[in-house]
Amino acid sequence: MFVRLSDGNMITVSRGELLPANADVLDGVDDLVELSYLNEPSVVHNLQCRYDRDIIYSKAGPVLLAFNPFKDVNIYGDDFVAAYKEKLLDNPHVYAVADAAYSDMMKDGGNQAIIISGESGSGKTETAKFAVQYLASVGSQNYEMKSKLIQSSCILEAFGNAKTSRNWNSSRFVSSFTSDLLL
Ligand SMILES: Nc1ncnc2c1ncn2[C@@H]1O[C@H](COP(=O)(O)OP(=O)(O)OP(=O)(O)O)[C@@H](O)[C@H]1O
Repeated sequence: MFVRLSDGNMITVSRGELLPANADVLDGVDDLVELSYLNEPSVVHNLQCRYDRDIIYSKAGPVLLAFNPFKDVNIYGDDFVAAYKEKLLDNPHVYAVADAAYSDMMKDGGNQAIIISGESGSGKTETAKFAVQYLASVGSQNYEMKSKLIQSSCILEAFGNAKTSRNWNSSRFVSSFTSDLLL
């Protein structure tokens, strides 16, 4: 069979090497479980389509997938916090994860954990900061307390961060308790 690649080149492959694509999905789906054919190329294609449009968050069932945009994608801040808090937005976002944890804690009174995992430079520390920013905003009406909590992260960073070949702001020491496991 002849297959035309996205760069225009034609290659010959045997039918057995082909995997089904999701022809009905053009712009990508929020949650990978919505794909009819869940194979590696379909997953990568879906995530690539979204990343190309600066949609850095997707879901795989209950797990949030976050891609480092290495630029400002304008999806954070007070307006977005309010929108997720009021449930005006429900697309995948670290604010939605923090909101779910906060809501479950308030409903059941049980401790919650958000585990953030990824290779060096993938964005764990930034993601943890956005989650703390959200929790501080919904959990405290006290502006001074909120800003102190958010500002404390740079003090922790000052003790534990170092520049590495992959990340100017790598947090090997601090990540064990702030980045990777957030209350
Ligand atoms: N959501 C984001 N939006 C914009 N830029 C981001 C985002 N996440 C990460 N970055 C950029 O990527 C850089 C590296 O991210 P970060 O320090 O969070 O990685 P890390 O996974 O904690 O790395 P390490 O394991 O080395 O500590 C950040 O300094 C920032 O420039």
